[in-house]
Amino acid sequence: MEKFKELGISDLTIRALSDMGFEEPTPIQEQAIPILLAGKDLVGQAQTGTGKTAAFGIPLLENIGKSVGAIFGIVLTPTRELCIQVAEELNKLGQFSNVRTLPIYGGQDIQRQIKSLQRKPQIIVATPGRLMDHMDRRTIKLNDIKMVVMDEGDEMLNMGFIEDIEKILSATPDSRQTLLFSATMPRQIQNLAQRFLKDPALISIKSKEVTVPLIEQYYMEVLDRQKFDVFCRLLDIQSPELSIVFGRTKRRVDELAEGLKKRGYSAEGIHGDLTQSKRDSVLRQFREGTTDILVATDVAARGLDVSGVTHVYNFDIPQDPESYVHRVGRTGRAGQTGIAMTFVIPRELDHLRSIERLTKRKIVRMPVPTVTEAIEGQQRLAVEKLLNQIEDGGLEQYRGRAEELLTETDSVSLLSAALKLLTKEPDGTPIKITEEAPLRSRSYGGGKRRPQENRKPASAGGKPRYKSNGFRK
Ligand SMILES: Nc1ncnc2c1ncn2[C@@H]1O[C@H](COP(=O)(O)OP(=O)(O)OP(=O)(O)O)[C@@H](O)[C@H]1O
Ligand SMILES: [Mg+2]
Repeated sequence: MEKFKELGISDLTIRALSDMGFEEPTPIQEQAIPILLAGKDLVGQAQTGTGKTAAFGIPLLENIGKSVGAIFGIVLTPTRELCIQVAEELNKLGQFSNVRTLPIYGGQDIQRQIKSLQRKPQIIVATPGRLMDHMDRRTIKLNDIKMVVMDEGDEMLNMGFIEDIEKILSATPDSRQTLLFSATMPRQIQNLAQRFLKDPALISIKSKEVTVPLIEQYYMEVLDRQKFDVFCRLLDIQSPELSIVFGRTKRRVDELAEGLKKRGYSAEGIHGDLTQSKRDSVLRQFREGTTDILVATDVAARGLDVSGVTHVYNFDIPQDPESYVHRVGRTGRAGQTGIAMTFVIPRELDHLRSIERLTKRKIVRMPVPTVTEAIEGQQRLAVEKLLNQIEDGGLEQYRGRAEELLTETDSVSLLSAALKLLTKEPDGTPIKITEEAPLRSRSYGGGKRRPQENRKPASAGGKPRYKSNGFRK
């Protein structure tokens, strides 16, 4: 805790940090906190899973000091799930200093939010669409705001959000302190940020370290129609504890989740067309480990922090290189290791190279696994189960029967039968996954989807759109 104390953090917050199991600050926290306590604007870029939330959360709490009454600070997030998660972390950080944080997001009953707002939270975490709803209804006033944080700042200043952000910021006082945080910060966005930030300090990561070194990164060249079977084989070989698989469209996510369930895997899908209560329950089950595989659109790419995610699969290569960085960053968080695997169809190999250019890191090619390897993988798992059972004991009741059986049948046949029963053999249930058109080369890095979170999407199928926004390349 010494290092946290040296940063000038109050005892009540230190107590919360210790309660949360944080022993010393991460590099971004160590660098950003003093700058933010001094009241400066900041653009803070640091790798996924390295504690950016507390890097802005601690100064938010500390800067509140004795100010009472009006809302002190707002944090803007691109998705509802991230809004909820960030609010939870801020509430933990503020548990002893009596600072209350309220999440405000679309899809939740607005009357309930209005009631909660009357209880005067000091900090609000919001998705832009719903925040503007409250501004229009005059149920939230921003004219006394002292701090504004844009989490996933490059996304917030990108095409889908920029107009909303301009509207929100213009309702806050010019004297506010403004912060931008993300794991990716394209130069064009940094330049754009100058419009909203005053002489900001800049913390950035070397491009060689954009992705976390603890994440092993692989790709596999497959045809679109082979992807599903190959993916099932991979799951059988790697047996991930918790994994996230990203698909390009909502239809893709629906079909994948259904297909996986039909083949006996524990999977659920999440995307922007589901009701909020469905989105909430899917994510809750995944966090609890009731669901092993979360199938998602980019709605889950940014910011989500679920411990125990060992593997990230890109069933489809992402729309832009930044999205890749965020997606694979759902594993390898807070010092854990992780594995990322990206499926690439031959016509999309260029896109893989663009990703490697951004991350300055080679993504290692892995051969397509065979059915035999998948069976071996599952057999290994069955053997492990057997051996673990021997360690766990409690076999007394079975010994008599076992000895009896051994007088009738040879031991190898018996053990083989037991292993067969314990092994999940490849399930050939035919699954139809609609083919996706490959990404077009020219659009790569220039195309930008509209956010699916706050507004009704323009195309319900969630097809990628190819627009050039002039920010990139
Ligand atoms: N100082 C710390 N010591 C230990 N754990 C920490 C510390 N700071 C943050 N963490 C934990 O690390 C995890 C990742 O933190 P966080 O979600 O803030 O990362 P992030 O940098 O915002 O990542 P992303 O770019 O994906 O949004 C969280 O579970 C958080 O509780
Ligand atoms: Mg974050």
